[in-house]
Amino acid sequence: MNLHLQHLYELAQRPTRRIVGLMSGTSLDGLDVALCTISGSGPGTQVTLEQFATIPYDDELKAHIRTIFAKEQIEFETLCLLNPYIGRLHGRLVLDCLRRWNVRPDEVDLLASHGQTVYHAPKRQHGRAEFPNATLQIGDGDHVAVTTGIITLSDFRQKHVAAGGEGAPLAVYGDYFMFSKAGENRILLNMGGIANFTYLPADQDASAVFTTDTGPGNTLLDACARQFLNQPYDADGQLAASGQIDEAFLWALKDNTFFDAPFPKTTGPEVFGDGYVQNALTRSQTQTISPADRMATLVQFSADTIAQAIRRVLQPGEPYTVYMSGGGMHNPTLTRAIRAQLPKCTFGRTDELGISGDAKEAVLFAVLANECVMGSTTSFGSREGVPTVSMGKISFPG
Ligand SMILES: Nc1ncnc2c1ncn2[C@@H]1O[C@H](COP(=O)(O)OP(=O)(O)OP(=O)(O)O)[C@@H](O)[C@H]1O
Ligand SMILES: CC(=O)N[C@H]1[C@@H]2OC[C@@H](O2)[C@@H](O)[C@@H]1O[C@H](C)C(=O)O
Repeated sequence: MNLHLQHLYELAQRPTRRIVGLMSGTSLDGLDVALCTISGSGPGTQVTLEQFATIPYDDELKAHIRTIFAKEQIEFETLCLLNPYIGRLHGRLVLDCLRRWNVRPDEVDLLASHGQTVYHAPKRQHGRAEFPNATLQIGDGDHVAVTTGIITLSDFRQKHVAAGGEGAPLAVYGDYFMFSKAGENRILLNMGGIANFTYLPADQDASAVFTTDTGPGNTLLDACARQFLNQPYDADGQLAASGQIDEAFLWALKDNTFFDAPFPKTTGPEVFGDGYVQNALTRSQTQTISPADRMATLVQFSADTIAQAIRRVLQPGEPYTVYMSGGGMHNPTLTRAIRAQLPKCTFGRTDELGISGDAKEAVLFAVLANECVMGSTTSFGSREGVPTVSMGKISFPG
């Protein structure tokens, strides 16, 4: 028997596994690396986050990825070259982290690698009847496995698409297993480049839980910060806090059918990118507003669309707690605007539930890898968008 197969077989019988989860999201800020110890599986999953680091991408790499990121037309060669390049880079960054944490690669059982999303095209968006939902992540798992010597699971989103989903959001699975609690209605709000929330009802009914994207989180704010501040983001929302909301611009930003579409749904910077903002500025004739007013309005746009989406699941008289995660939770102008619109909700961060809000998405992929190996069988019902499938492709290092 292939020794790696035997190792996987033995792993599935152990009470705990040590899994490194990797996530590089739509903000292109860097690679999140989460070293987790996971016991059990399915609703019995227990995760201890041993270590976490975000390794920032350098400007050159960001610029390279941006030449193909979320663009309809690209240089095909760049895509082809970046696929192994990112896989190897992620592998090397994992080795650097492990060295820093005094952990040998042979002390890690599995790597769970999300890769870099370069294009996301659900049917609602591409509108071409003959084509399915589609999404593409690069940074091939074989390169991660060979670079690190660790069995790697990767490309988690394709199985979701194959089973009828949009390839995202996958957070529903990890959130349900890690954070669902009997007797408490929980909303897990992640604010990365794109924002999403997971609905976890107090009765823990797996066939009712879902995660949905709500629209932009930080992506438009970061683009505005790059343009006017020459910074990767508007630190602590300071520029936004100094501006005024322009109602005409805000109205034009919100004028998109995505926001009324049923849950769960997904989107990306392919829709909510520079062109989207330019178009809204033109239609509202607000091209000359100040950078501060532009940023203030973009923050309000993210906050309004997040809060409006969450309001759709709130039942009158029921208490809800919103646990925030993702980089947007560090932007007080954004979080203030969201809280103001959900006055009946209690707010916290996933840190209170034992998982740092910065690490949550990387931990998610470690949990999905654990599920794949353990083969657990929780049914999420027969709804579109939350298929009951195991995800991840297995790459052996040799
Ligand atoms: N102190 C801060 N003030 C304002 N914004 C911040 C701060 N810290 C982080 N952010 C925001 O968080 C972003 C990074 O968020 P995160 O790492 O969650 O994104 P991501 O994982 O790429 O996104 P996605 O969930 O879409 O995949 C930054 O680009 C910035 O917009
Ligand atoms: C296609 C893709 O990479 N989508 C990401 C992105 O970042 C946030 C949001 O858009 C979410 O749908 C998803 O990631 C999280 C981890 C998810 O699948 O749950």
